Amino acid sequence: MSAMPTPADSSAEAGPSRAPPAAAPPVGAAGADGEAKKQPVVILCIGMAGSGKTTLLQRLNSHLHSKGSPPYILNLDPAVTHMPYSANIDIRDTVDYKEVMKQYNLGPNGGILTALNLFTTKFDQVLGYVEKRAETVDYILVDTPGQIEIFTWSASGAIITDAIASTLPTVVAYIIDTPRTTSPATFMSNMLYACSIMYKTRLPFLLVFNKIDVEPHDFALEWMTDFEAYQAALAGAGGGEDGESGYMNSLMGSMCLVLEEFYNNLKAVGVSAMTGQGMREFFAAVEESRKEWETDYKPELDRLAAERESKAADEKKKHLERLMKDMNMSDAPGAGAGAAARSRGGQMGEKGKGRGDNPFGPYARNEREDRYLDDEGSGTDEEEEDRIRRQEEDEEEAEHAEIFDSRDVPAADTAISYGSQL
Ligand SMILES: Nc1nc2c(ncn2[C@@H]2O[C@H](COP(=O)(O)OP(=O)(O)OP(=O)(O)O)[C@@H](O)[C@H]2O)c(=O)[nH]1
Repeated sequence: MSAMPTPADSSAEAGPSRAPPAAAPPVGAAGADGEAKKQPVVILCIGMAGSGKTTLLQRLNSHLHSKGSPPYILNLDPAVTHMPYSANIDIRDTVDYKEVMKQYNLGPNGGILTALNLFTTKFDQVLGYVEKRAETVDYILVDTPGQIEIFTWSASGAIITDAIASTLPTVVAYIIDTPRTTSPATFMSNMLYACSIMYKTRLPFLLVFNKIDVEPHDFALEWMTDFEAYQAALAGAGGGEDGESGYMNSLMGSMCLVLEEFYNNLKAVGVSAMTGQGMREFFAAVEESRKEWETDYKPELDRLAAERESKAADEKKKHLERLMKDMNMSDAPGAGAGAAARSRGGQMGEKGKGRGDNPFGPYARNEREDRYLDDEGSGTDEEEEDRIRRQEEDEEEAEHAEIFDSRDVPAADTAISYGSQL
């Protein structure tokens, strides 16, 4: 894990960025009617191992503290050994991934994935806590496992992302280790990965070039906007250490063209989690992404939610219709449960009619019921009532006798027998 960065330094924060250095980001969201309805922005930090997620989170945390707006922090990395900040919700409090490894006989990655899966089963509770605090914070920061694919390509990662994004404005901050992306091939691999995550999560996406104190990210911005500059870099790197020559060069050149559309829809900022450079641009881009979530993503999420709801309602209606059919009921007015009961009464009254029809299910009445129907009507109503009354009296007497018998058993014995059973 990282060394603790120096305390928040929001002054020395300039640097080239594609995002317009807008005014300081307003915190909380204003409702469409202008009413101040506070909604914090969730910043989902995703990145390759060692890209600086944890260090950046610490930087964002100290920056927001210095602005008097402490964030709410969620740690979803069960394997993190040192966290330079304290998380409000920490997956490690719920699952011990080493214990999971032992119990399920798994390797480290399997252990982390299973720990995340187990945590996901409790995520509704986590969301409950987050929602409770939503009115009092402006930002919710989420750290994800270092093994990027565990979060981005797992069902639990998708469930967590969807659950958060359908509740609050959410931005994916994809953190890139800038000094390790200077080769055109590594840059392209990183961009393809970013592209796949963006299309998978379908959320506002922010490319965060970290460690610009070591390597400024201007080269990356140039490659994203100028195809020829990237081609020139490829040509320059041809046959070099990375072995980018011939086929690889032409493949990457084509990929660069393919990604043009992707680059056009991206915001990119350069930051240094170590020095605090670029924080203002970062939060300006987050604010822009929040607006994007409200205008472009929220309606889509609402549409999907409505679609899901109407599907569920259709299913329910189908089930109900099937049930009505099974009960020999129709949807016609006046043919409800009462009507069915009346018709059943009629059938029972008329000997022979309705025998074998089971109003409570698709199967015919059993033999015993048929015998009952055979007996029905063989005597007068008064005789039948007398017979039932006598039977009830006999049963009552037998019950009384049983109660008295049981009083002969000492209470302690009863207790012992229960005790021995337990
Ligand atoms: N120079 C410099 N180093 C950085 C910066 N950000 C992070 N680092 C260093 O990069 C290394 C990795 O940082 P972490 O924050 O642990 O990275 P991570 O992505 O959380 O790592 P995992 O948890 O393994 O995924 C550490 O040595 C940090 O000190 C930065 O902005 N500048």
